[in-house]
Amino acid sequence: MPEQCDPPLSTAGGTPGPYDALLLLSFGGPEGPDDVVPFLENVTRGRGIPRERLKEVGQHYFLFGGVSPINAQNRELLDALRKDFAENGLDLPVYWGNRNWAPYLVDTLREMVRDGRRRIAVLATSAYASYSGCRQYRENLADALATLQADGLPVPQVDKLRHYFNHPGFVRPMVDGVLASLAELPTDVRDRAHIAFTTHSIPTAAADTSGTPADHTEDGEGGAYVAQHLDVARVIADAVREETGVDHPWRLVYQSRSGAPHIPWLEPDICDHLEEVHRAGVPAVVMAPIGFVSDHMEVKYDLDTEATAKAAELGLPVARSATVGADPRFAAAVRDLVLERAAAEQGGAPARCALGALGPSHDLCPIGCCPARMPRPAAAGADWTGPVTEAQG
Ligand SMILES: CC1=C(CCC(=O)O)c2cc3nc(cc4[nH]c(cc5[nH]c(cc1n2)c(C)c5CCC(=O)O)c(CCC(=O)O)c4C)C(CCC(=O)O)=C3C
Ligand SMILES: [Fe+2]
Repeated sequence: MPEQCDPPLSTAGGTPGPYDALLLLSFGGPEGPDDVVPFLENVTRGRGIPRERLKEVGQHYFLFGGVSPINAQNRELLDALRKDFAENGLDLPVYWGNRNWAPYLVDTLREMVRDGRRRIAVLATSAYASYSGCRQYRENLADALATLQADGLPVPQVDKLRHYFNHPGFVRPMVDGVLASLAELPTDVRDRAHIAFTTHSIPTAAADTSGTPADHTEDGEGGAYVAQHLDVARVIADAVREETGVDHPWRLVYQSRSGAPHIPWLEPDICDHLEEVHRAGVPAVVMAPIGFVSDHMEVKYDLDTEATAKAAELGLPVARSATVGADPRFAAAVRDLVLERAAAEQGGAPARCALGALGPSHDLCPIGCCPARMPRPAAAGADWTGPVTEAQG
């Protein structure tokens, strides 16, 4: 693999610099049947998602006892981070807060400031640029900070760590996952298997405006969101070829589309793609969900249930590769990102690990990065000037 950073952890042995805590910021998910509807209400508040889609998504959760796997996975990741930090002498407490379910972000931030934390590094469980995957997290941070301010609590500085889609600690576990999935396929079709890299579909308009203004596209080409996924897919496919000596054709495809049918979203959908490659005579497919940090509901339902059923119906052997989850290499990557940012905040020029052609992403989202359709305050970017409460504003 072409590398900007080998061995992967250039900053091992550094200090957390200005940071007094790390916040793991995630999506959140229901933990039982009674949570499902209120969770979906939290997620979709003001977003105009059709009722039919919500009922359908509710069913996906009920099929799994109303429990999303995401919270358990975040607890595992927390353990992995704490273990990695302790083993490597990084003295930095790790907290966890979610955008859409308990423990809620605002409650965690309250706890953090009560514990005296004032300068917080934030790791979002979303690796790529996009409104949904980046700015929305920043907007929720802004809302939570405004609540703290309104409550008369100190307002900490929050710094969102850069996108890690191309960090070796994120990419390498996915390479291993694809290799393991290839090994699961029947030997007679294995070498002719295609790889379908999957990610969350988003509206093409959101894709085209993803990333910095320089990354934006105007023609449905998908902006930074698509470019970043393609770059990671290429790195993984190249690494798999190096390892196996076989060139597996691949394509970036999408899953979990929602929204109104007349609004264009990124395509093709994984299920349509499986049909298409099957028709073309492809004998097996590895589905590699590179767009997701862990095996949450989109992976468990849309891939492991729906797409896997579609493949069975077609008689097409498929294997779904592992997400990164709590892989110790990912925990080490998070440590690297904290130390890298700490060094940068202290005026240094740290090495920045990144695979692929795009290079390391920015620390601070510039103005116009992944814009919202309705502009709202977003923390941890160049357009953030601090919380404004009702009373002041
Ligand atoms: C890019 C992206 C990621 C990856 C980045 C990241 O991880 O953040 C992601 C993650 C997730 N999305 C999740 C759940 C949902 N997303 C929804 C709706 C939407 N997601 C969108 C995009 C993304 N979503 C979009 C453009 C919508 C349409 C409405 C809107 O513009 O907001 C809806 C509403 C119903 C529906 O429309 O499907 C639900 C329930 C869960 C939790 C899963 C679990 O419980 O295990 C996770 C991790
Ligand atoms: Fe989503």
